[in-house]
Amino acid sequence: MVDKPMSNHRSRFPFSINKLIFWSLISLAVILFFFVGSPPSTATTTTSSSHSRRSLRGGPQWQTSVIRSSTPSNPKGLRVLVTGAAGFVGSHVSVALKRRGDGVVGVDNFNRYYDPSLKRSRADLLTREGVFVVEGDINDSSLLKSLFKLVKFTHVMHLAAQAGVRYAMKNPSSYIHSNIAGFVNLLETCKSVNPQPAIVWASSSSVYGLNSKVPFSEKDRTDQPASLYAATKKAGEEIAHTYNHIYGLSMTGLRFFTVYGPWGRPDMAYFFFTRDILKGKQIQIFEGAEHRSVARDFTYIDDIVKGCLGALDTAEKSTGSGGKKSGPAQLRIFNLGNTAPVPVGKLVSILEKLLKVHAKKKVVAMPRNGDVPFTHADISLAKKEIGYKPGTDLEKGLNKFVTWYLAYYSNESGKKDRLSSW
Ligand SMILES: O=C(O)[C@H]1O[C@H](OP(=O)(O)OP(=O)(O)OC[C@H]2O[C@@H](n3ccc(=O)[nH]c3=O)[C@H](O)[C@@H]2O)[C@H](O)[C@@H](O)[C@H]1O
Repeated sequence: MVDKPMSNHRSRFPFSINKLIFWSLISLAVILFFFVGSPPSTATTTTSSSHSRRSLRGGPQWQTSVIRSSTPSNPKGLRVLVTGAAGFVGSHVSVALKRRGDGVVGVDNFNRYYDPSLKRSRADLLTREGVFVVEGDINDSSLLKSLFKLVKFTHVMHLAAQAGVRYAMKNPSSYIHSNIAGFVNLLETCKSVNPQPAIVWASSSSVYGLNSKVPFSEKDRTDQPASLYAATKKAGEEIAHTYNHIYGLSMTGLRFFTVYGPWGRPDMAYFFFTRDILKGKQIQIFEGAEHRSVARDFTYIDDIVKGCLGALDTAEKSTGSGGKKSGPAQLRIFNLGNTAPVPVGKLVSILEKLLKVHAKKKVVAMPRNGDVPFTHADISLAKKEIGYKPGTDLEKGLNKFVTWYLAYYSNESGKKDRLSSW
């Protein structure tokens, strides 16, 4: 290839007023494109109902939103940073805290593990409740630092996680990213700030793995995880111990047992069974060895929320400051279950009754993909220490879920409007 002589280029654009105007317009277009047209990489979406309001992270409008949202309306209220605030449990807990007068700021990365529009709808409701949700990842140290620089959070309710037992075989690294790296990143920030917040976080019933002693007690062994999800939650419990031991962080882990309810997760069986039954699509009911039914200690969301608030209210202060421990700090683990395991077949028959549709069922052997045959919580410790007392049975809870589901996925705007309240 032969280079063309420079003079050729010059001759095409002889110096003139036209050339000056041409290059001025090009420069202006470039400036407009980079500084106005496309949002800067640090821009963060506020969870406005239109999703279109944007405020520059760290900018004055953003700072005002964070400070306003974190200020308790009750003088004795907590200042809580809720991670995973647009998630199922996170959104319910955030609303409950805000309504009783606590200050709440949410963080959520709005990832695509399941339909992000459902997360956006939850976040819209949080906006209406006065909870500001920052769009960002718990692995982003500078974001966490800027939040703690603005607000002296008294507590962190850490609910951001990669959930789902079976998905861990499809995307193992997402579990490491959120449940291990993200958790460590959050604790690194929390241990360094002054004052250190108390941390309450979501562990899982899945840590009991292949444990066969029932009901599952916090004293039972948890060293036989059946899924990578369970292994990362168990690792989280060990990581919590380390940060408590070295830095004096007050740590409370909550082992949730198959939480369900309105605004739930579409990847969970009760949710997609409902969808598939209504569509007339076949559903698979897993069964264990020797045709034994598979059962879960399904726990209703409102009961879980009460458990989370009980844990926050009884959490003692962390003892360290600026990365140094000055004495032993509280370290707790509680089961939050319903103490009433129900076979999956029974769950399906309740849904059939509520939906008034006969399900197309196929019973299949439980695949070896991380599932465990049953779960059953002993909740006596949570009852004694944090006043946890679940009050919703599966039939009552599923009734509330189905009512929400039909309204949310209905095209009738009248029904949708009723969802504007939580
Ligand atoms: O307690 C937890 O810590 C976990 O709870 C939840 O896991 P699980 O208890 O496994 O719930 P979920 O998937 O709804 O399956 C329910 C039942 O349906 C059975 N199941 C499932 C799928 C199917 O097609 N057929 C079927 O019978 C299946 O065998 C099971 O018996 C959370 O997802 C998880 O993130 C974590 O929080």
